[in-house]
Amino acid sequence: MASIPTVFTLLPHYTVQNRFSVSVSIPPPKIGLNVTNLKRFATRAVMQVDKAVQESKKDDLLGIDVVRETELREKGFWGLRKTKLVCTIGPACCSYQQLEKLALGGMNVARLNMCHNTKDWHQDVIRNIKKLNLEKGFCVSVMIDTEGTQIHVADHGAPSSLKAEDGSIWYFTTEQFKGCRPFTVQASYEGFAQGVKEGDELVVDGGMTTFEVIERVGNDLRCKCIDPGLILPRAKLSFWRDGKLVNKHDELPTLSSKDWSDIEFGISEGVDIIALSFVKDGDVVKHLKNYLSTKNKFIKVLAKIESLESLHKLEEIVEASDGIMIARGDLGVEIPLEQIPTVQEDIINLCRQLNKPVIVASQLLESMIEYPTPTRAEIADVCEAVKQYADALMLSGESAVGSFGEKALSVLRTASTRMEAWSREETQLVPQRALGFSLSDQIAEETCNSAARMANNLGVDAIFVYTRHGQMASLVSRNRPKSPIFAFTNEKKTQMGLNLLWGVIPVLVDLSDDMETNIEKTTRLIKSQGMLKEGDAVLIVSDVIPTDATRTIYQSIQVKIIS
Ligand SMILES: Nc1ncnc2c1ncn2[C@@H]1O[C@H](COP(=O)(O)OP(=O)(O)O)[C@@H](O)[C@H]1O
Ligand SMILES: C=C(OP(=O)(O)O)C(=O)O
Ligand SMILES: [K+]
Ligand SMILES: [Mg+2]
Repeated sequence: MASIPTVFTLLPHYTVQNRFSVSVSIPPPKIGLNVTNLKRFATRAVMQVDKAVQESKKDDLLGIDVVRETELREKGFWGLRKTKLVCTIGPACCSYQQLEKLALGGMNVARLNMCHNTKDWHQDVIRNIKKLNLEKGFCVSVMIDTEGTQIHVADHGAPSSLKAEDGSIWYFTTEQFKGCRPFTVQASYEGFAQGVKEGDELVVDGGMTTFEVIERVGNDLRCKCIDPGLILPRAKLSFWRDGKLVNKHDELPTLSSKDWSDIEFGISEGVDIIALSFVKDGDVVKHLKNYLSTKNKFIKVLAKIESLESLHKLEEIVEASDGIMIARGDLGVEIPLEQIPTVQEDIINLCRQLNKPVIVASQLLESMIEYPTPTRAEIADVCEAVKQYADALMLSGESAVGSFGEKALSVLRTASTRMEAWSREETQLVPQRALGFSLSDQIAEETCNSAARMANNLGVDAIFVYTRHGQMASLVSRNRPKSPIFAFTNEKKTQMGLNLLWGVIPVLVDLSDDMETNIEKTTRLIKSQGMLKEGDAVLIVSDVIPTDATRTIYQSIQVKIIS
């Protein structure tokens, strides 16, 4: 069981209660409540609650996060949001107080983009998130996102953007220069010009501005602007010939030495998820998962789909990984923008078939970096991703550097809740593909499919699933049932790993080998905290570990009406 957060509420009559509803009554101070007396009183109260917590049976604690708990009390089971929210943390939201606001606003996963800032800065953020979880009862998972190797602008001599006018001549070089050299851009990769021919197009940020290659001069390129626009710091560079992308990723390693050092850092800081940039195939994901199996097998590896190669090997990448991020930012540099919506839908459907969580990322509410309200088109995009049953939506610059990060998060929250309520009436897509190879896997899968169907038909208030590694919870979630899925686990790391999954509320609780005891205890605890009431119907999915020698696999679905 995790350590117990020490957050106390002072109730009337000097009853002191902590988050787990461990209460003690202590006599009121005999003398007036001046500051010194109040301090003494508070110290005594805290000590007494601590003692009561120690004495109360430790296994009677329910680790449900404070945001979900409040949401449940206020809105009931059907008001719980299913789509998960990821926020990129940057200078605009990195303090303890700012992170707390995002956690209160529904952030399920905090993403740290290792492209930016220092390790010390990232370490501070990670520690603050863990502190918030511990002290305030949040359940926010931490994801690091590797830099990966990519050809981008390393330096263009200006603090912000540069304008490229029609017909102007520019040099793209790998040479470092100090200060501003007019019309000169330094590219990040030594071999950026290799294989590039005269007449090729150099496209900046997927079409922000376009150049034609006039001439190769040694390692450099002399180019003419043929579509005027802006060059931003770190803008992405790609080459096109006869309307097709010139593939340069093959030359670049997926995991650079910096990425490995960032991964080591992530392991030592106890992150929950590692997202890999520019994944080309399943091998690199398998390689990292293999490596992690010796270090911390609970860390999830997400593959980012953001290059043409990754689309060509989509299925093997999805199979190898623990989840996918549709990184539309870079993907839009490599495929025509109008293909993104259909590619997104295909990836989401494949992930659901293969039972892997999927995040839709980049530019969901881009205009909110500057403005306090989204565009209608952005809302439509968010709602479409929710309707496609993505597991999670992600904020990038909106939270990292924007002026309205919290507001952007609340837009995601309200739009997804609204869209979920609307599409609940639609017929659910039932996954067709059978996944399990072994009989026990097939049984688990069929049980979860049936459980979800049964829950929908009966209109139960909640689904309870007991899961040690999270597999049963994800198999239920894959069916996108109408009721929320409470996943009870006794493993903190499993709880943190379940945070990305659609509709799953991970709850930490001490589980015994006896399922009946587990079911009795969890319903009693949830009820005692006012989250379940008489007459509520709960569908329970459990497996029973056989104690006899018959090797029978027991898996059961039962419906419990709370009395
Ligand atoms: N840790 C950080 N420190 C400083 N700035 C950051 C950080 N993370 C993100 N940003 C800023 O937020 C923007 C959007 O974030 P993201 O989409 O993750 O990165 P990128 O634009 O590099 O793909 C970045 O361009 C960068 O300006
Ligand atoms: C999420 C993305 O990756 P990054 O922000 O690391 O470029 C993206 O390209 O959309
Ligand atoms: K990155
Ligand atoms: Mg990217």
